[in-house]
Amino acid sequence: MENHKQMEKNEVGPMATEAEEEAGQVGSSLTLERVAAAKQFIESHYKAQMKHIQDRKQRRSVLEKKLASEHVPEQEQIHMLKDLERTETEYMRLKRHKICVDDFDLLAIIGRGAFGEVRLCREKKSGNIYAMKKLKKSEMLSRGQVEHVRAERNLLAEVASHCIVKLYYSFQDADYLYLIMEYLPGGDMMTLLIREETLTETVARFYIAQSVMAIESIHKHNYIHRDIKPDNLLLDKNGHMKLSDFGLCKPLDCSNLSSINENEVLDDENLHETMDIDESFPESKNGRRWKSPLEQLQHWQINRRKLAFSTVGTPDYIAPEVLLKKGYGMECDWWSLGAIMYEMLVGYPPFYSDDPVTTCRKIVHWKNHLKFPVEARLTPEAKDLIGRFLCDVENRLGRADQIKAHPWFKDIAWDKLYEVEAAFKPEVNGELDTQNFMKYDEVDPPATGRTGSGPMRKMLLTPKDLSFVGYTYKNFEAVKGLHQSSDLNRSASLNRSSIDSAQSDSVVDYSTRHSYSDMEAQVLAASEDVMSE
Ligand SMILES: Nc1ncnc2c1ncn2[C@@H]1O[C@H](COP(=O)(O)OP(=O)(O)OP(=O)(O)O)[C@@H](O)[C@H]1O
Repeated sequence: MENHKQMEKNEVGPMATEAEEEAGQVGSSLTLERVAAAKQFIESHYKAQMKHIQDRKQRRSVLEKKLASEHVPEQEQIHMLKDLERTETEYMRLKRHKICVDDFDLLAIIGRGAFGEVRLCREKKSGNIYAMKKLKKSEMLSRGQVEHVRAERNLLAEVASHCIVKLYYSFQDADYLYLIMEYLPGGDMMTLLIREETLTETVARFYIAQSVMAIESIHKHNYIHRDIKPDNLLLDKNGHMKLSDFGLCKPLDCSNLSSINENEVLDDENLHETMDIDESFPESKNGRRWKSPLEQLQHWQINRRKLAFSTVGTPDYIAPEVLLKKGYGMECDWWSLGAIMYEMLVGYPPFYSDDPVTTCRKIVHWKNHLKFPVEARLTPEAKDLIGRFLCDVENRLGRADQIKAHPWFKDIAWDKLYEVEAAFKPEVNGELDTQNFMKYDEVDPPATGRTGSGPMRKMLLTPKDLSFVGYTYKNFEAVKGLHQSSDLNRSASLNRSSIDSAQSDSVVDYSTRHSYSDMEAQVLAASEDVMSE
């Protein structure tokens, strides 16, 4: 955090005093930043190299096993293994291509978040359709989100799971970071909930079960999402759900939260009086608003989208220990899932208020505020499971196997969950269909002209860039897709299984011609990485 502030300071030279400049402090701190960036780059470069070698071996071994188990004749086996090697060589060649935004046709905007936008796009060379998430670097820096964006990129690159949205490429130019992901045309759970109001327990069970699997898959890789909410649960064309948006937790404005602590004695009556005030609602006889759950539902629906787009975000799904900054673990994601399950069955989240700070207070004092409206008619098993998610960390269900064994899930066939027909099938007509997303206006017309390369790029090397060293990534499958010759297609069906099981293979565009023995070379390496990215 401090480093980022320092970098911002260096970037705007006039902020440094003349005396500092004379003393060379600005220069030396820039050098330190560069050295740190070079170190980070070298580490991630070698990690990527090691992973590449491992993945390549694994792809070969999976294919060998598959060929053996399917009793493919020996000659054919040799041929297919040669094909795989040729694909690998081609992959090595193609991954050196410096991918940039001009490699894509930019189509409709399908989402807008706190740091940028998400659009449908078509890769010019392959014709493949993707979702492009574009994040403004200066926003990430000024809001201290650099680590989060790195976490998102790393998680997507490392975790290959059918429950997680697939990352194909990441790259950057002078001003933006880009994530090229699979496009999930079924829309997000927030939109589905706004449309449907509530889900039946059968439909909710299906999506909560898929969420359990998604959360389990990131926890297995030691990641905590911390920001699980319906906006981040996306549906594919068949209605199966995947988790997205990793690590980009919005900075909730906590300036008013400092006064909240668990032990404060709350006058709940007063809290209710102040909490539910909304000038747009007619006052009831006793001066209270939200007389009924129905009213609360209507209120929630009016506010939901506004909250999603605001820079503050919605705190409705955040666990109390995260809000209290007490230190938290993976259990916080299960709390969020409990809040989502409640919303699916009741129609609004359990601690909703139109004022985010009041929501935070209610979450922290959840014991006073967790109530099930009788109208919602939840089964005892559903109530019990929600209660086991929305509780103190010590009592919360914390392991996926415990959760899967809960009676509410008794009819779920966990190992077939992504193979069976989904509980809800979105309407999707063709790969460019965006009907399940809101319509967004273009704010800035899509940029044209290649950015971030060529000799002028050197002039643009700023400390801002150093924060994002090592962001470039290309997925084996995507690069392979770029170069699907008929020759390679021959072994495609068998290769696919080997690719799926060792799917991600991160690539940092950098040639190894430098010796890393001295500092100068390291700085040069980092600069080149920035330039090439
Ligand atoms: N891969 C995808 N396929 C289809 N739609 C997507 C995809 N990724 C994101 N979206 C849409 O864009 C919206 C915003 O995406 P996302 O939450 O990742 O952006 P963000 O800028 O990180 O938002 P946040 O403000 O939540 O941090 C999602 O709610 C979803 O509707």
